Amino acid sequence: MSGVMVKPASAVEGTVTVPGDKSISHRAALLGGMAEGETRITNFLAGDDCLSTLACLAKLGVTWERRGSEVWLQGKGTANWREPEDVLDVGNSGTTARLFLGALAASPLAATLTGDASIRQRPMRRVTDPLKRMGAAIIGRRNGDFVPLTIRGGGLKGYAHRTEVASAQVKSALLLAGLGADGVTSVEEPQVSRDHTERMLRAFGVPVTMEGRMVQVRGGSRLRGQTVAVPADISSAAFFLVLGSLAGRGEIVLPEVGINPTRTGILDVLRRMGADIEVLAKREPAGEGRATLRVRPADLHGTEIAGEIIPRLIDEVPILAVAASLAEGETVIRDAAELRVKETDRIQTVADGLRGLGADVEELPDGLRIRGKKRLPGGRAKSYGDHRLAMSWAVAGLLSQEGVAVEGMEAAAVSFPDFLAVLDQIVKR
Ligand SMILES: O=C(O)C1=C[C@@H](OP(=O)(O)O)[C@@H](O)[C@H](O)C1
Ligand SMILES: C=C(OP(=O)(O)O)C(=O)O
Repeated sequence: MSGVMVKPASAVEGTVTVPGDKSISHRAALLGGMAEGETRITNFLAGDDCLSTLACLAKLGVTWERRGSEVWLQGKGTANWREPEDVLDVGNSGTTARLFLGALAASPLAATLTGDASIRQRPMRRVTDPLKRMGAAIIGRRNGDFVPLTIRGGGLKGYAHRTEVASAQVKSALLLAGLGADGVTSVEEPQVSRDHTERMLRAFGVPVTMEGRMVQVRGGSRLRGQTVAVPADISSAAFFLVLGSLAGRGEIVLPEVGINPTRTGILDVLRRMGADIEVLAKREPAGEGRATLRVRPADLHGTEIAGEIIPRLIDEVPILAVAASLAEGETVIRDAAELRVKETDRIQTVADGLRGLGADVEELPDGLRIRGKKRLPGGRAKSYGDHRLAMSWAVAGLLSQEGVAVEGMEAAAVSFPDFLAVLDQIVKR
């Protein structure tokens, strides 16, 4: 396999409109499909994962239309979902798998979910065990831990859940199930995870109580169709924040990026490492805040990343590891064992990939220890089908001495279909 050769950049310059937020796009489509009335979504992420969510809705009888990044859904309420005639294919998307399990738990239909080779190895008992406690019938391999999984919901009872991991997918699934349960359902997490579901449920007319690490809904609330304007994805912007910091020359401007505080750990850490990132034109329309980010070159130094901040930057660890490999001194990332159950085992794949490019990286049980260098020689790196790795290796190539041949670059389509074309517009060689 030859891969896509990403050659070193001498400067970067320009404005980059990164696509819509993946988490918010999934939720807008799913809540729109659960609601009564029309939902209109603007700046919907037309990446593979969110398209899987739309395809699953179609199999449940929800009608929708998409033109580019605009989506219209004609919701008739979950009570009118149709029993799917075929398996629901979630593709590569953990968010689709877990959120649909929650939504389906509240409905008396039988449905079977499956997905690609990666998703068939990702843990689902974190969702299926608590859903069973509420009364859902679920069967699948290893006691319901892996898809393919079959669920028949309905007749649920509210439950006070305490989760072992801070996971917005688990929290969201249990809240969506709670909407169709008898009584009150609450979820308490060890640390606060992204709160897009809570914010969007409120926008769709559902009362949600949020108190610290605890969220609560009452069964029986109906969702009313809404207009949702999706901000640009800070997880996609992250690649350009690191590139703009380390490319040495030029500045990158990223308009309308979502700055929900449960997602901005990347800004806190990069700034702590010495990055020059400005947050401009901040505005907070109902729901989700957004701002223009401007990044200029800076000398980065190592830092420690652990504890409460981890859920606020969990998907940015691969690109932060690239930044750390080029920062002065040592960076230690801990409390991030969750990375082992993402699209790939991101502790292992990031460590192996970076070492292959000449970086000094040590794998820890729950993170990474990285000793930075002035420059990485470059070489060859595999995505293993993981979008965040593919894009991290492309950025590493731009910042390397000899370039990086990225095997499996096409995985970027999961969250950022035009990634290479956008890079081409701002990179000077
Ligand atoms: O709820 C979401 O949209 C997501 C939550 C996170 O996963 P976990 O819930 O497993 O932490 C994150 O890694 C994923 O990319 C998207
Ligand atoms: C972990 C991710 O997504 P998901 O869990 O939805 O597959 C991700 O996008 O990095």
